[in-house]
Amino acid sequence: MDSIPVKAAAVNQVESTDSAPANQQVLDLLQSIQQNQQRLEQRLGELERNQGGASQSGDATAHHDTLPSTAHDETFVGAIDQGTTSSRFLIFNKEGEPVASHQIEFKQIYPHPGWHEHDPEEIITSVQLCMDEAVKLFKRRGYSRDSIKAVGITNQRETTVVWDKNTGEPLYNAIVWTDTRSSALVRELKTRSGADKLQDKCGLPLSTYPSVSKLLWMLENVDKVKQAYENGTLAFGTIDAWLVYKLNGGPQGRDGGVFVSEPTNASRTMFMNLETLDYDNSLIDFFGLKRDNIRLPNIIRSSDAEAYGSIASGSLTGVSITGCLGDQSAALVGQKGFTPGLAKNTYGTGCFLLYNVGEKPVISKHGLLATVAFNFDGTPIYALEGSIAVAGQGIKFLQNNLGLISSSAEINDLAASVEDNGGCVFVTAFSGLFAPYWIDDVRGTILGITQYTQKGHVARATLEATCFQTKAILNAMEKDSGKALTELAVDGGMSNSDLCMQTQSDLIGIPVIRPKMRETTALGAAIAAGFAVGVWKSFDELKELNRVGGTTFEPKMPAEKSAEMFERWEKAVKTCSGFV
Ligand SMILES: Nc1ncnc2c1ncn2[C@@H]1O[C@H](COP(=O)(O)OP(=O)(O)O)[C@@H](O)[C@H]1O
Ligand SMILES: O=P(O)(O)OC[C@H](O)CO
Repeated sequence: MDSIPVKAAAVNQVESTDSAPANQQVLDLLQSIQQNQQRLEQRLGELERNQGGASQSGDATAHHDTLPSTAHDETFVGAIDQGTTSSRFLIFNKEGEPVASHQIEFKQIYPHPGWHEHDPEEIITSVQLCMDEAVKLFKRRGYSRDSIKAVGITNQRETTVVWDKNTGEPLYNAIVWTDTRSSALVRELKTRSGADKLQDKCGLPLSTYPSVSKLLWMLENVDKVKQAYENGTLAFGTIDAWLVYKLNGGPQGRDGGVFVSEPTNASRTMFMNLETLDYDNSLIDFFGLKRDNIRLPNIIRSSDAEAYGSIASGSLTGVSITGCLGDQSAALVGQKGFTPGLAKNTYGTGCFLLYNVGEKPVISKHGLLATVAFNFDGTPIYALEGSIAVAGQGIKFLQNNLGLISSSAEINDLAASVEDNGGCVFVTAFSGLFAPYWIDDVRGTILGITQYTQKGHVARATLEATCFQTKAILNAMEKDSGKALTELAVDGGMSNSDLCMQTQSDLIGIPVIRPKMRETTALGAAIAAGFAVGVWKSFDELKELNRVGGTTFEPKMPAEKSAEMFERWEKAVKTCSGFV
């Protein structure tokens, strides 16, 4: 794909030659290069359309530019997708096709076992670079930057950033949602009076996962943060709030800085009341925080033409940010899960199943979370959520820590090199186990290893771990909702593995449906932004987006066999619980 910029550079070089006899040769050469380039672009467009659009393979820093299938005078919406392992920017046309994009993986910081951080400044620079590079490609396709009507944001949730409200300077690295350093603190919080009532108000159980315990840890352990809290200069936000603030120019932004969040992100802090969609003083009091000492972003709608401000620098200067959704809610929107009973499962760094429950939150009795799906027009829609901490992260572990594969895409073939897991079960509990188990005293454990065990068995067990947890979540969801799902829509980097998706279908016994264009999270952000500026006006209009060309995986394994495998998994979970 990089051949196009290289060719363009070559054209420029040839054009600068000025000797007369060489001119005809130069023109011929130029013409032939241009013809080649057109052929290449056409082929590239075909290839990417066959693969289902931009960024299907996941891993590397890359740009993707698909030939547009539509006229050059239409409107477009940009989407920032700030995930756990990479940042991306995609530009969508009205048909929901990405016509240009750029993706950058950024640094994962693991200072101690169980700690996981991101550099907040690197998050911003990676996003800005993605926007600039994608816009360059967009323009090279002959489009005008002015046809990008708005930008939406979607982001990893819970990851916590603190900064000085006057200078905009981060006061510590962002603590990532997977981080477990606050586990002792969480154990203490669980003993406080009222701990058992928290979930009814905010939808989340006490664990290291939501933002609050990360903030409390910083207040106890980082002098700069303590100081800012005492001085009343401490700004706290999830990644959405940090991005909006910085993209608007930080403290130089409108009214001294645009400082907003929206319910799908704010609900992941444990400070937001699910019914009022506002901060709840009883929650803030429970955590022993003084409301006046901490600046929290205003919670606004997920789609809003004004309140998110506009981009202050770079190639999209002046373009309004008009929509924002946490990545899992964005994927539900991108999969068009607008009505109660629809669900999706996104296999990214972690894996998250969201099930639309309509206009009233459902507080789970079986280990699931209640969360906000979206709030576009003042009527919030809620979801039941099953969160799995480790999905693609397990694949990255095999690649980066064990060197069993050299890219994530290789896991599929390695796992397919063996017939089954050979007796191995990998409880990928790097951050404890999330839904529906919520066990924090367990860590990653491979059980059942013998002399027979090969790399392929470990690869297979890694994929199966996410599929087993999805099965456990579906069981819980059925108990909470009283309904069984009849099919499961999937997306995210790990859903690229056919073997993984087939295994998933086998284990849950229903069809698994993977769309052709798998950048559904970014599409959801574009939809939120597009609604605010009238690019799309109703859910009905979105029906046809990304509808054809997907893959359906039907269950093939006998039910007794899959039940037996799941039983072994549950036994493995019990066996390694209590280890820490
Ligand atoms: N072809 C593939 N097969 C299996 N897993 C993949 C593949 N490509 C990417 N992944 C996994 O998907 C994850 C990234 O997915 P993505 O949806 O981009 O997540 P995030 O938003 O968390 O960064 C990585 O952890 C990676 O290991
Ligand atoms: O990076 P992802 O796509 O696994 O998503 C992270 C989640 O938002 C964490 O809750």
